[in-house]
Amino acid sequence: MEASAKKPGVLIVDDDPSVTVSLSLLLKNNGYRPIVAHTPDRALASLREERVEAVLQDMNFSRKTTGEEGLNLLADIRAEQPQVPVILMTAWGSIALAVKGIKAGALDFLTKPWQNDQVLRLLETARELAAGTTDPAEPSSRESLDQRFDFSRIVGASDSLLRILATIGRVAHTDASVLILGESGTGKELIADAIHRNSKRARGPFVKVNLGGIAASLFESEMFGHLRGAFTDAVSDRKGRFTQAHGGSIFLDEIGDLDPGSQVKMLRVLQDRRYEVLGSSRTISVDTRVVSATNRNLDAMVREGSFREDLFYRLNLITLELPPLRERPEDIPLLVNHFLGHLAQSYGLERPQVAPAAMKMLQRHAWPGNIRHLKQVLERALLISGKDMLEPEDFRQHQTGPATETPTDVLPPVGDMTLEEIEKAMILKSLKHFEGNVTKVASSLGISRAALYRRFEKHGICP
Ligand SMILES: Nc1ncnc2c1ncn2[C@@H]1O[C@H](COP(=O)(O)OP(=O)(O)OP(=O)(O)O)[C@@H](O)[C@H]1O
Repeated sequence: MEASAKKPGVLIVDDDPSVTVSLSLLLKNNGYRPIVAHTPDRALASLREERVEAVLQDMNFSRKTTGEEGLNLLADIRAEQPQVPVILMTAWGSIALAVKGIKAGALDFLTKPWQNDQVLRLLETARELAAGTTDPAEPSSRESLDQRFDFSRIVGASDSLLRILATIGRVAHTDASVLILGESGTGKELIADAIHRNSKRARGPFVKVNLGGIAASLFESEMFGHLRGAFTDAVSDRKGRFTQAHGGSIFLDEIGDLDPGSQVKMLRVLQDRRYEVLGSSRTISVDTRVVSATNRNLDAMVREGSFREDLFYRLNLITLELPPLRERPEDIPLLVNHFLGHLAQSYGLERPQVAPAAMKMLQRHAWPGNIRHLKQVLERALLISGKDMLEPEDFRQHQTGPATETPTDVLPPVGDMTLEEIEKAMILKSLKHFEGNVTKVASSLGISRAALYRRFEKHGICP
């Protein structure tokens, strides 16, 4: 009796006894103490009488299917015990209702019929996150964070970066999905990598997928894989990205670039953690942690209907917003020293100093391409100036990126070419120069690979 009281109590609220019986059995067999309620009133009474660590809640009671009762109960639970995480249960067809519930404070949702492993995974994540929020030792300094976590590749000590690192420390070990937002070049990929490194999956694979670079027609084959002969060009079997990410983490970069058809396929796999390889009827289960990123305004995309709201909520249990570099100028000296040290070493050069006036100028700059941009400017200054001490003029001509370096006299006469035509010509020129190496082309043009792929599509270029 006493031992059972120590087990974490999970309140199961559903009017259907077959649901409560099978969920109770599942929870009991996995170290939980199930508490069953068949009505909203009973649920609220249990919440007052027992120690409840999480709630699994159905949305419909009696014969009504509007979900109204479910939303009311959720509001009552939140008012009564706001710290207790609530996971909603709903049918596939009514995910919109679950989304309403999430907006009203539920942590997450499950679709019925549920997969047992998914129920357990969500409960574990819910409990770990709840435990993290009450952690009194909120680390305040970079040193204290570095003692506990591996952030070795991330440079910076500004308050905004420290807040992000502290959140990563709190959530990395859970399986919570993380959405990373921020302008291009702010370090989203680096942050995704840090989440993986500090997770219990660190020894597993970290698979990065650039969704901006995958044509809609190839989405399934790329993500789920295919068997030889599944379609005309499938000359051999291909492992999909989800298969590669099994046991590790998958980083879905440029998630805002997914077309509507691919969004629904992505929602299904993230929801059910199951998929089928093209050309095979076997269903495969995947165990992976999902981290996604975008430089687009996903909130606005959801509002205007170009990004599915249910997918948005599947991705963003935790959201990290990386501030642009111009909002954390105090990190610039640290970044400058770090990059100059690395770059000088990789080019076999002496590491130059940066004059105080030059550093001040770098700190005042707006850096539209953020940290990637800063790195490029330092690289050029290092290679071109050849000085021991870099002065403001060593940066001035390079600061706004490649565009300002184009001498105006090599441009065509005004009226001869539109901006679009110049953009296309420059992309083609760099493709030729770098013999089709997309990474180098993107870097030379000062844009991300995803942004470059978008431009390929816009201009009808096949790299
Ligand atoms: N805090 C940091 N410390 C050191 N290097 C950083 C930091 N943030 C970013 N960088 C470096 O800046 C470059 C751009 O970072 P990253 O690719 O992670 O940005 P991103 O936000 O994913 O960009 P995009 O949206 O264009 O894909 C990389 O070379 C990365 O290593």
